[in-house]
Amino acid sequence: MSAEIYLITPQQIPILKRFCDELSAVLDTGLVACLQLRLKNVKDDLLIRVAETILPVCHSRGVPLLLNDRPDLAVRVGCDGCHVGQNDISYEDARMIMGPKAQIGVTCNNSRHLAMKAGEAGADYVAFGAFFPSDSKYDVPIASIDILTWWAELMTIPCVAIGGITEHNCKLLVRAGSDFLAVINAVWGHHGGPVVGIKAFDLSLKDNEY
Ligand SMILES: Cc1ncc(COP(=O)(O)OP(=O)(O)O)c(N)n1
Ligand SMILES: Cc1nc(C(=O)O)sc1CCOP(=O)(O)O
Ligand SMILES: [Mg+2]
Repeated sequence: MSAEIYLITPQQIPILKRFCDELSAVLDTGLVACLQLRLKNVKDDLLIRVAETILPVCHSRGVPLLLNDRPDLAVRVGCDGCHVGQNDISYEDARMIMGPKAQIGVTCNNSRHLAMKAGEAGADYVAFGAFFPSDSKYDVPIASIDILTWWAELMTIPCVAIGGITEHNCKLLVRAGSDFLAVINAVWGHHGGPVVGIKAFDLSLKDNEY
């Protein structure tokens, strides 16, 4: 069993140049499957500026960039896709805006129904969570790990696990069938810094004691 790391940007990006340097170092490890820019409660012009700045950092390393919540801005910037939740624009409208080639993922929390609906509609991945308490998002329902196994046994569409995932608890989710592990704080808040954080995940995932 294996899983890839789906990295989400930190809650705040106070100094964009410094963040790009950190992001470059993290992506240079080759351990990140894709990056999601998730910047909440900011004006469109700032979100566009940040997305336009980090896009070449990602693309020069072959890492797709997805934009959270806003398929309209994702298209404007040239992102590879977007992620939408249950309180955002619908998957169908996001697909209408981004077109058939975009990578579009949908938050499905702990719901088999939402996941089946998103999968049948054409989502490129479904996201389940939160599996553990998260320091990055508090108002989320807790998901049961067996939803990963149910999905993995039933569907071919990739599933992403999210919520409080660390180097210490990630193997449980991989063993259950998660294809991707979406993380924020375990990398950006790691005591050794984000490069040590991403390498710690890789070490844990490579450890064959599943
Ligand atoms: C990969 C992934 N999974 C879930 C989410 C959460 O999306 P959403 O429920 O829309 O909440 P916000 O992130 O918009 O606060 C996500 N962003 N990425
Ligand atoms: C953005 C997000 N969505 C969640 C969900 O359950 O849908 S949990 C979450 C935060 C994930 O950050 P961390 O890895 O720091 O816990
Ligand atoms: Mg959202």
